[in-house]
Amino acid sequence: MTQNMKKFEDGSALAAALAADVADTLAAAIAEKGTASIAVSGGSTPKAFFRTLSKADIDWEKVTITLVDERFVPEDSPRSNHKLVKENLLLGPAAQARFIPLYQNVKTAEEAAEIVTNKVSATSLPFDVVVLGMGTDGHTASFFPGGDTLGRALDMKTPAGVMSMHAEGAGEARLTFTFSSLENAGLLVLHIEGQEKMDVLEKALAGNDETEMPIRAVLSRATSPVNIYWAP
Ligand SMILES: O=C(O)[C@H](O)[C@@H](O)[C@H](O)[C@H](O)COP(=O)(O)O
Repeated sequence: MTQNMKKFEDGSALAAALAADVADTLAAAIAEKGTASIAVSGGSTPKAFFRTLSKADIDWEKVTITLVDERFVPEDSPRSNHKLVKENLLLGPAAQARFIPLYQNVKTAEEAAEIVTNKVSATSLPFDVVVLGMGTDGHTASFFPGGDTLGRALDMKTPAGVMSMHAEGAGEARLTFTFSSLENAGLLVLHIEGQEKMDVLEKALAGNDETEMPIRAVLSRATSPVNIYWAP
């Protein structure tokens, strides 16, 4: 319901501020309950943020890292979000964190979704931190316009966990946390860069059809305030 807009001069200023805010939230969660959890997005935008966060001086052994969503591809695929996180976030101090991949070496995304749901729900939910990205088609996580399970994925009554998603704009099959798994994060972030994405965000804020732009579900229905981090 609430959105806080944070604008930065450039991507590296944004990466530094976002990494500091995320590290503070994880440290506070560890101080309070002994562990912390974070779900991050893939795509090209988060690389600098990941690299900065990997150097944070927190007790990474107590942190569980997972992905908001993933392509149904093995870890060595150039399109794997796991590969991106491994190469940019699970470095230095952050290499001590526990990482839960969404991809599983099984035949279908549906089977993988079931396996991961059992692994994550008990230990990591609700997430202390969720960092979402947004595509220029208005998708976030793998909530794609036209996705075959979009209605269920966005339904608050659908339990927390991971679902499969097939959509024309998505390329391969996807695995995604459901809306109910993400909307109540301790720190809920939407990280976007560039004027084109600001225009997409403005369009999303101006309407309410979630099937056209699924990011609207987050902007209008998330229980937690949505902290929008933007740089040109
Ligand atoms: O690709 C992914 O892993 C995520 O599904 C997706 O939601 C991503 O965050 C946006 O597509 C933005 O991607 P860019 O950062 O590459 O623009």
